Amino acid sequence: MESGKLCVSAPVSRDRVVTRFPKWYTPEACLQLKDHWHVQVRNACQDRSARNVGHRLKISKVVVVGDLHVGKTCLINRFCKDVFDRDYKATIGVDFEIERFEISGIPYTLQIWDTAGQEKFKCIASAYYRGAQVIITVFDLADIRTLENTRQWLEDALRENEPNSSFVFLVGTKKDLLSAAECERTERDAVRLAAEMKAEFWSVSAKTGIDRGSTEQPQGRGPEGLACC
Ligand SMILES: Nc1nc2c(ncn2[C@@H]2O[C@H](COP(=O)(O)OP(=O)(O)OP(=O)(O)O)[C@@H](O)[C@H]2O)c(=O)[nH]1
Repeated sequence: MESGKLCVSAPVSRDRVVTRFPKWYTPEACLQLKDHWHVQVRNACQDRSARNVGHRLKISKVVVVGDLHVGKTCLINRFCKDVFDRDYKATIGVDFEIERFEISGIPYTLQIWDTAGQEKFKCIASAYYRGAQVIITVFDLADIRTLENTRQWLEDALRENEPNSSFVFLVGTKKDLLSAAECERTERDAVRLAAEMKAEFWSVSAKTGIDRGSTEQPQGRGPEGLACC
C-alpha cells in the first residue's frame, strides 16, 4: 500500500486546535520565549512545509510525578476529559492517556503517563520515566511539604533521561482550597523553586477549572488559557 494515501487518524477535536499560546506565568519561565526550544519543534513551526513531516513530531511523552494525593490524576482528568472526581482512588503503578492536538498547523500527540505517588509503587512508576520529553512535577498548594518533595521527584525522573532532553513543569494544584494571601505566599516559594529547576510554573485547580476566555488575570495570578485547568 502506498504510504501517505490512507488517512487513519480521526480529526483533532476543535478545542485541541491551538493557534494561540497561553500567557506565561513569569516571562523567565515561559517556554515560548526560550531560545532553546527543541530545534525540531522550532523549525517545524517556522517552516510551513513541515506540515508534511508532522509524523516525525507525532508523539511526545509526558510523565507526571509527585507525592501521593497531590492531585496528579485529577489534573490529567481535567485536561483530558474536563471532569473532576472528588473521591480519591490511588493510582496503582501507572496509567496513561493519549491526547491529539494540532499546534500552529502541526499534528501533535501527547502520551501522558500518570504515575503513582505511593512509595510502594515507586519502582514500577519509575520504569516509565525514560524517554520523557516533558516532566510535570506536581505539588499540593495547600501542603507545603509536597513542594519540597518535588526536588526529589524531578531528580529521579531526570536521572532516567538524557541531560537537557526534557522540558520541566512545576504545577501547584488545589488552588481552590487556599485564600488569595495563602496562595500568593506559596506561589512565591514555588516560583523560586521553579527557577532553580528551570521549570515553567503553573498554579491551578482541577476542581474549579479556570475561566478559559479570561484576559483579566494579571500576570502571576493564574494560568489563563491553559487548556486544562
Ligand atoms: N479541592 C480540590 N481537591 C482536589 C484537587 N485536585 C485533586 N483533589 C483531590 O485530591 C485527592 C487526590 O487526588 P488524585 O488526583 O487522586 O491524587 P494523585 O496525586 O493522583 O494520587 P496518587 O494516585 O496516590 O499518586 C482526591 O480526593 C481529589 O478529589 C483540586 O484541584 N481541588
